[in-house]
Amino acid sequence: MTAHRPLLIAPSILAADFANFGAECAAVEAQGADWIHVDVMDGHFVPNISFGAATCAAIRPHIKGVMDVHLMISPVDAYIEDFARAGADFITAHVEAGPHIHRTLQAIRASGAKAGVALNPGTPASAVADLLDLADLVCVMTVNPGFGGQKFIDMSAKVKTLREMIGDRPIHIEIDGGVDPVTAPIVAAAGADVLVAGSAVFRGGSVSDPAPYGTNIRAIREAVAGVYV
Ligand SMILES: O=C(CO)[C@H](O)[C@H](O)COP(=O)(O)O
Repeated sequence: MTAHRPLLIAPSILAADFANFGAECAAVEAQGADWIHVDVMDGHFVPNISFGAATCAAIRPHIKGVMDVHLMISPVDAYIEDFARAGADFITAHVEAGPHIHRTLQAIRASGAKAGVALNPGTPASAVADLLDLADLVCVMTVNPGFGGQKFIDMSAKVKTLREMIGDRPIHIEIDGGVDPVTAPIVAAAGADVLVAGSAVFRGGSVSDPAPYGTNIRAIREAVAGVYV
């Protein structure tokens, strides 16, 4: 990993107050978040339902920076335009979500968003080998998707393989699931540069007392400082 690529922390609002998303996004950005990660779940591809494009559009004005939308839905293609119109900067689809991920990534880029491709823990790095020219981000799931607050599954070998496959291409490697100050160094050392963290960022704070968000984000940054170079 090269020093010109900063380590980015992307709090997942799955762990925020659902009745207060706009204020939560603004609060966590003010406390040092780099991106806001938005988890869309359909109760079909994953066994949980979160929210959809209308919610993304509603929170967009409260986010100054990057809105990173993770689609845990199947099928995907019919909904890409909705999320692009909602203001997503990145739209990530799962390689497992359908037979035509190549077409999906093309459609995401055509919508004006940057394209991400996500891999479940059971899916090898080789699944994206023929997709890298169409991807701006590879999301490595370190939990089985569907719920926040799950135990981290070590995918550092997959991250190292992906980093070698990616080489000098400007493609982010994002880690999603169970990231905290203990697990973050494992994946940062392997070559990840975007860390999604829900529970580990939002715990202990609230919109009326957001300082813990900053403390939690700094704790992750400090934990990786010695290994991310
Ligand atoms: O995509 C997700 C679940 O499918 C969440 O983004 C992820 O689990 C982050 O939450 P936590 O940091 O609490 O594990």
